[in-house]
Amino acid sequence: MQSRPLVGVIACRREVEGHPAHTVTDKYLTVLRDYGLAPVILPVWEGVVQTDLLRPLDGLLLTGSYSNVEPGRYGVARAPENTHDDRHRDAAALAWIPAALDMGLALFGICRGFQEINVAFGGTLHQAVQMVPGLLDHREPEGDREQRYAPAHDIEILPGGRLEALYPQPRAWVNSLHQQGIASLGPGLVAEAVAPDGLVEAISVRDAPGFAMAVQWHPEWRTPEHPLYDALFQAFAGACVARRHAVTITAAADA
Ligand SMILES: N[C@@H](CCC(=O)NCCCC(=O)O)C(=O)O
Repeated sequence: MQSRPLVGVIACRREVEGHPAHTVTDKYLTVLRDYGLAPVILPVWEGVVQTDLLRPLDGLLLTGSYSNVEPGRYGVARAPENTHDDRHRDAAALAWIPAALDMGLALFGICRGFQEINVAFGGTLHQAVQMVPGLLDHREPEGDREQRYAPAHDIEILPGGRLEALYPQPRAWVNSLHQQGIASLGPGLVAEAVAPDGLVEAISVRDAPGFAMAVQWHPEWRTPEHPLYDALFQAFAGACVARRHAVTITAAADA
């Protein structure tokens, strides 16, 4: 019987009860379980980035986080609004993204993960979108979790792209919990959706043969209740299953 595909989930470095810890919030793990995948938390160390951790995996999920990619990673000075780094996560994410693509893993970026993929491809970020003339305030709203993760703005799904292929509708409503956003799109990435102010909200990797997408919103939140969120996780899970099957077939042939 084929085992559930393994999906690596990048950790964030936080202090827990006075000790450095590697953490992932439950919703990223629960959604993978609910879509038939087996989540594996990947530790992050700035000085010891282990790409061999990816070898057993079928997919890689880059989660959201309240920390930001350090601005030096994309060649700009720090903005005063940018106060929360995670250099361990930066080092791991920016090494794992090309490695995962080279290995043919399914790659899914969410919020900070979306921004990491853009930076990994040479793109840059707005550090405080709300301070950019003409752009909206995309920051997390006040309230309880239901209010903070509620749909906040619509997106235009760009025609002819991979997102439209997954979800053939011209628009959708998404939540919005981010201060940073794409300023310049990395070469090799394709814009898949934009917010009403033109901010890119979804991207794909142009030359990736499989699932390699990222979104600025949080589709892990109440996924089955939102057809667009569900379509993304159905496609990601399907890509992970396909890779697991291919690896199993290859192993049997080589035996
Ligand atoms: N720090 C970045 C990304 C914001 C982000 O990921 N927010 C969600 C954090 C909590 C969660 O994982 O749901 C930015 O501010 O743009």
